[in-house]
Amino acid sequence: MTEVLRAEHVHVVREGRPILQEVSLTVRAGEHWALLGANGAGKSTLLSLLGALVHPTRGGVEVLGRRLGRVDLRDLRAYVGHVDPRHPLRSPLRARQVVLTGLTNSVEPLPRWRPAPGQEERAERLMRTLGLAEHREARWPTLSQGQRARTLIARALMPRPRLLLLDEPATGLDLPGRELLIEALDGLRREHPRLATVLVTHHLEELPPGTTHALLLREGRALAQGLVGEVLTGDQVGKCFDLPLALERHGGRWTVSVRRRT
Ligand SMILES: Nc1ncnc2c1ncn2[C@@H]1O[C@H](COP(=O)(O)OP(=O)(O)OP(=O)(O)O)[C@@H](O)[C@H]1O
Repeated sequence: MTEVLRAEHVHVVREGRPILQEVSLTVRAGEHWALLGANGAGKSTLLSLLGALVHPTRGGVEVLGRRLGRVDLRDLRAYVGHVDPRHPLRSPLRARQVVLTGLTNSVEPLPRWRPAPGQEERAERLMRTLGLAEHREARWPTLSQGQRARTLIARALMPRPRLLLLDEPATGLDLPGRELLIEALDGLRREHPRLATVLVTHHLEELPPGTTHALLLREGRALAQGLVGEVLTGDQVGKCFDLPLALERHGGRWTVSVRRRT
C-alpha cells in the first residue's frame, strides 16, 4: 500500500526539554490511526510534525516521499488536511464559504478569489457527506460546535489531501454531536478509501469503528503501536494513562472502565 507518511526516530526538544523522543510512525493509504495519550504526552506536537507545521529537532519526516527540510513546508502542507478545533475565524462567514477557504488555505476568503463550478460542487458533496447539507447557508457564529467540527473537516478535504489530521475533533461535543461526527468520519472513509487519517484523542469512546491502527504515547515516547486489535488492550492503554483499565469493544466501538483495586 502507498506510504503517505513516515516519521523516523523523531525527537522534538523545546526550551531544552524533550517533548518527543525516538518516535517512528508509518501511515499508509487507507489506514486510520488513533493517537492516544494523557495530557502533555506530546500528541499535538507529533500531529504538528506530521502536518509539516514544524520541523523535528532530530530525525526525519517524509510526506508522500518528500522529506521535510528538503522541500518547502508549504508545498507539503497541500497534501495534508489539518483540522484544528481552535480555527481562528472571526467573521460571520456561511458554512459553505468556510468550506471553500480550504482551497486557498486561508481563514478568510481571499479578495477577488472565486471558486470554479467544479470546486463549488465538491464543497456541496463534502457537506452532504458530513451531514451539513441543511446548514450550508448558516453563519459560522450560529453553528453548533459539532456542526463547526464537521465544517472544518469538509474544509480540510477541499484540496483533496492524502492525509487528514484531526486534533481532538470531538472536544466539547455533546453525545449526539459526537455520534454525528463519528458517523461522518466513517462515511468519509467509505467514500474516500485511499484517504489516510490520524486522529488525536484522550477518549477511546470517541474512536470511529473504522479505526485501523493506534499509537500510544506516554511522556513523549511511543509505548505501543500497530493494529488496533493488538495495541488497544487494557494492559497497554492502562500503562499509557497510568491507571488499571479494562477495555471492551462492541459493534466496533470501545468502552473503558477503571478496575477498582480490592
Ligand atoms: N513550544 C513549546 N515550548 C515549550 N514546551 C512546549 C511547547 N509546546 C509544547 N510544550 C510542552 O510539551 C508537552 C507536550 O505538549 P503537547 O501539546 O504536544 O501534548 P498533548 O499530548 O497534545 O497534550 P494535551 O492532551 O494536553 O493536549 C507539554 O508538556 C507542553 O507543555
